[in-house]
Amino acid sequence: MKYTSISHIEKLKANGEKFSCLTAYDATFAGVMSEVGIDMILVGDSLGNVIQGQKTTVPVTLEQMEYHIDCVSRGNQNCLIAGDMPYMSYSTPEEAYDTARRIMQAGAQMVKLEGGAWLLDTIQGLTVRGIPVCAHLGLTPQSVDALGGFKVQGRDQDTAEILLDDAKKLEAAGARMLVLECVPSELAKKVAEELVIPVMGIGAGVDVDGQVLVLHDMLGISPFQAKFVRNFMADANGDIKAAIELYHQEVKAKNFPAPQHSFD
Ligand SMILES: Nc1nc(=O)c2c([nH]1)NC[C@@H]1CN(c3ccc(C(=O)N[C@@H](CCC(=O)O)C(=O)O)cc3)CN21
Ligand SMILES: CC(C)C(=O)C(=O)O
Ligand SMILES: [Mg+2]
Repeated sequence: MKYTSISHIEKLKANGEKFSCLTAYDATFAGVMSEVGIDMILVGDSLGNVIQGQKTTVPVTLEQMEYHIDCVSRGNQNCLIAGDMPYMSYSTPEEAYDTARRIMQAGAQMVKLEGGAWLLDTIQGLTVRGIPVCAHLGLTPQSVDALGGFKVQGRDQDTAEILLDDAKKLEAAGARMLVLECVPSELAKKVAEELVIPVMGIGAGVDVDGQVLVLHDMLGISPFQAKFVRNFMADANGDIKAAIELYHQEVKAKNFPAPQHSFD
């Protein structure tokens, strides 16, 4: 039996091939993504925005994440499933272990958490317990109220240096993947070059190892409008499966994201 894990994505980076990821929250879309050959599905806490109609991801609970991961895992075939650890569910290493257990038992093969150097002990603890961890730097939406809004991160030299340094420390602590959200392309490129682990971008330019978008955004059916979103439905004659397939092809061909979807 073929079993998909993080090593699939690691091989793609080693071979210089880009990897594709989309968010999904239910079995039907997970099935479409499997048929199209999307490499990875993220069950994101962005479900707060696109499923629940919340303004932020802050209200999303672990019970809700478990429910959607369970749904996605039943529709999935060969995509790697990562599940977001929701707001304040990993405040201490012990809490993170319990949260990770629940996310993995719901059907994920990897957990994702937001933050920098403060998470080193947590990531190391999860790693030695056999949990593959995806870290997330740059715009970390669970911290929106501390960041003062949804803003591009790492624009000046000081914050760029801290981000690169955090990325290296997260890798050294055992993180197996890193998401960079809304960071200047040059900085993201540097991080992807200096890290061995795969780096996945959203609003981080083309020179990272893989891309992720929120499903409803790339289908052009959410009110969310940001520079890094491209409406693939518009380029696929309104056919959902064709839009997802086009996204996959455009990421593999390095045509998406283009400079107009990136920050500099
Ligand atoms: N539907 C949806 N898609 C997402 O990508 C997403 C969510 N929801 N919810 C959680 C976070 C919030 N995200 C956001 C929200 C706003 C911007 C935004 O407006 N950015 C400005 C940049 C401003 C600046 O230059 O600093 C932009 O113009 O794109 C970016 C990411 C990404 N995430
Ligand atoms: C946009 C991605 C990276 C995410 O964290 C989410 O969908 O929740
Ligand atoms: Mg998220």
